[in-house]
Amino acid sequence: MTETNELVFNDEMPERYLYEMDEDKHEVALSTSDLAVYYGGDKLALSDADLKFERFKITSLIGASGSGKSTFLRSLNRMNDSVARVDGKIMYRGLNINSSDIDVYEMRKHIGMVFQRPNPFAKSIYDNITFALKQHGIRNKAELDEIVETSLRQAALWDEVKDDLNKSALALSGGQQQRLVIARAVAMKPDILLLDEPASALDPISSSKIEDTLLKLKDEYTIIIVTHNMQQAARISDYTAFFHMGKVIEYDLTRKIFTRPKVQRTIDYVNGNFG
Ligand SMILES: Nc1ncnc2c1ncn2[C@@H]1O[C@H](COP(=O)(O)OP(=O)(O)OP(=O)(O)O)[C@@H](O)[C@H]1O
Repeated sequence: MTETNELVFNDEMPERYLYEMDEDKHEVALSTSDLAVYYGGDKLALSDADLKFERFKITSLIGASGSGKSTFLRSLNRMNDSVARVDGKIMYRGLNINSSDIDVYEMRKHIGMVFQRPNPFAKSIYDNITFALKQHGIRNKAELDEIVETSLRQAALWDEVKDDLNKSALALSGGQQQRLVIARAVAMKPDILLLDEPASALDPISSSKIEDTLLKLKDEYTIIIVTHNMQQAARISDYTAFFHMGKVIEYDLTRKIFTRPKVQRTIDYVNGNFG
């Protein structure tokens, strides 16, 4: 067997390869089966998505524009409910959270989302973090102070803002705003963090700070991230799923996806041949 992608090609290659996670050896935090998403009633944007996400690991979702990565990610915490029909199962702690009797608001406390563009509230740094906590009934000042500090430390922002907690979040740089949004998400102590291209609108230094932050966060969170940046996927993720035209074509350990993928389309994509 060779380590170079070019020489792997042969007639025996599968059209699809999904890594079978052994649940006795790896704790699965979230899984999907037969997930399919239809926009506008009948436009099939994603189908046959069967993936298992290991606890305390980072999984990257890669693929060309329009391949269905965000559609998949947004379905995981029901962000597509108002715009699409989502069929199939999303299993979290033994519950199918894609069923109609799930309290979506409650579920999102466990499965948080960070978007591509930082979206802090037009409030102080402190209030950005405490807003949702207060809505969930946490009012004790000492407790709130403690969560603010812990969350900002987890998001690697504390040292930069600790003396300015009452300053408007909108006065922060884009990279700081994105780390604040991550702090806001982790303040709710979710199990799973979904991130949709969180660093793509940022400069390289801010982007690398987000990567460092995610690598630290995976000690306590299961992370699923959409990224267009393959070096980023290779640097930070344990697993990678490659999407193509609304299907997961290949899912495997990241090092295998980038050194020895099993499907020709994946080889083409990671080598930059999109044709
Ligand atoms: N709200 C929507 N309404 C209708 N179609 C949509 C909607 N969102 C996405 N789509 C379609 O679903 C398909 C998959 O889009 P999606 O945004 O999931 O891809 P993506 O891989 O995340 O792309 P990108 O990398 O550009 O964000 C595309 O054909 C897209 O046009």
